[in-house]
Amino acid sequence: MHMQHFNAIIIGSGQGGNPLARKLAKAGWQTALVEKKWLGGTCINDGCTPTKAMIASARAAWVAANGRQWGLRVNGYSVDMESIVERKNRIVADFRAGTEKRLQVDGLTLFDGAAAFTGPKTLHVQLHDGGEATITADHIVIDTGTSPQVPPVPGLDVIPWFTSTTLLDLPTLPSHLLVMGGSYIALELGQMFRRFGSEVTIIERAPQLVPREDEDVAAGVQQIMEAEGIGIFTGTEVQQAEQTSRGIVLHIHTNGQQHVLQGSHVLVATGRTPQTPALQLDKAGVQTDDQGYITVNERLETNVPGVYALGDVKGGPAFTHISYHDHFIVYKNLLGKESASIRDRQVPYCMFTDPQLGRIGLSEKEARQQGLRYKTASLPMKHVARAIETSQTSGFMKALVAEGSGRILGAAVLGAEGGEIMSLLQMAMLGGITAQQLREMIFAHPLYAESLNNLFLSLDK
Ligand SMILES: Cc1cc2nc3c(=O)[nH]c(=O)nc-3n(C[C@H](O)[C@H](O)[C@H](O)COP(=O)(O)OP(=O)(O)OC[C@H]3O[C@@H](n4cnc5c(N)ncnc54)[C@H](O)[C@@H]3O)c2cc1C
Ligand SMILES: NC(=O)c1ccc[n+]([C@@H]2O[C@H](COP(=O)([O-])OP(=O)(O)OC[C@H]3O[C@@H](n4cnc5c(N)ncnc54)[C@H](O)[C@@H]3O)[C@@H](O)[C@H]2O)c1
Repeated sequence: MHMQHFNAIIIGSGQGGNPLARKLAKAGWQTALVEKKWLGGTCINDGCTPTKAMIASARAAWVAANGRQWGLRVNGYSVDMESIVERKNRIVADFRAGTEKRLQVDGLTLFDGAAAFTGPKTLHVQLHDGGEATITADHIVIDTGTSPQVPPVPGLDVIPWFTSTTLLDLPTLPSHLLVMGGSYIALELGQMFRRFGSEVTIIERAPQLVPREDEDVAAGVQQIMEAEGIGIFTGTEVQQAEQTSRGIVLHIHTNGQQHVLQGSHVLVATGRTPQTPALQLDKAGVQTDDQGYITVNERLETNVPGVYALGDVKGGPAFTHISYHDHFIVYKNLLGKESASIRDRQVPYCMFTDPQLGRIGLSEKEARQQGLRYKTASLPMKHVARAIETSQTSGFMKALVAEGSGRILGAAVLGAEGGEIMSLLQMAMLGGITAQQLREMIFAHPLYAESLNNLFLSLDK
């Protein structure tokens, strides 16, 4: 077998791997990028892009169904799943084609296949065309992401179930979708199918939805979901799954009691697992934690010199923008001009339910754990002029403000454009703009942004 040597190999065409491969090649490095499935990785193919595209269709359906609150009578509408899926596929295909184009750079060789280590700096690639390749490099960057994790529930192996990947291609609407899990994927997709017209029941094992968030945030999310007719069980264990002549049955244990839920489809949204087993990391001596995530330091170096990991596969916050930011760190460290680290970087995120949940910095839970002295500014969305004018008054925003300095420590914005409002607070945090400054800052009226005046005025109460 022919052996090829590169300056760098990137395994996985993820959100960090792609820009890194392109930049290294442009900097004159002989670079290889190995992808086993689709260029563009999870975000473009079965993550952010397709879900956000379909959520937009669900929002349109919801507006049609609820037109009365804006004084409209909509004379019937129907949800055409085939067209919705087709629209989503078109958008994904465009994004993927864009990625393919950006990866056509001199010095960058694409390998269409799955990579596995055979030594510290050597990989075997099983190519999709049936061929094989052995490639070596001075530097190897692992960006292999995660895949859906399926919990060991008895009976789950005999019923058909869906993941966030397979559910997005359903040509028909489930009559009753049972969702295992109550975090980002469960809530975004659960609400989406509810708006398309399915019955939806969400079953979360933890005592609250979005278990990482503060209780008031989780309660707000739950209220919004229930108002749309979504059934929610928290603190609930699925004990057994069964296929019956009338559909799928889940036996659950909740509040000390046994219940039976019946539905037509099951979505497993109970978290994701790193795609490391197939990499044969032991052949390279690369260490992982007990869940299989690759262990890295704050420069994203593994324990093996010259081997790096970025994106979801290294554990921690699993978001596209984090993987993308990781590539700056590795690039700067590889080119040796600057020492870059992920220490103290901001980790914003946004859950794309409607309304959104935008989050940055500390939650109250975390601030208390750290023993910080802070005040909480809060404002219900029903007191925001723009929200009232547009009939989008559910949710609330809150920000944690350090006593003394007035610096913002964190924020949660559960409301229309919650992600955008959160980003304003994120900028304020980065720039050291204080609560005192924000309550007098001039924002154009009537933007959601102007509500930041009132948010921080609430500290005086
Ligand atoms: C349904 C869903 C919705 C999401 N929505 C959002 C959102 O709105 N906002 C957000 O920020 N994040 C969202 N995410 C998370 C986001 O998609 C991920 O954080 C992001 O894609 C991680 O990128 P990555 O670089 O870690 O790798 P990935 O994008 O996961 O790419 C890894 C690539 O490596 C390839 N690979 C794996 N093993 C091998 C191997 N042995 N050889 C060769 N190739 C291999 C895989 O095929 C894959 O293409 C969502 C995720 C899901 C599942
Ligand atoms: N808008 C976004 O940024 C966005 C959207 C979707 C996904 N994502 C990313 O994708 C990743 C995966 O999302 P996710 O929602 O699948 O995972 P998650 O890890 O965030 O949540 C999994 C949920 O399932 C629950 N759970 C675990 N086992 C269970 C069981 N047996 N029965 C019932 N509930 C169980 C957990 O308590 C948890 O609430 C996230 O880490 C997130 O970063 C991001």
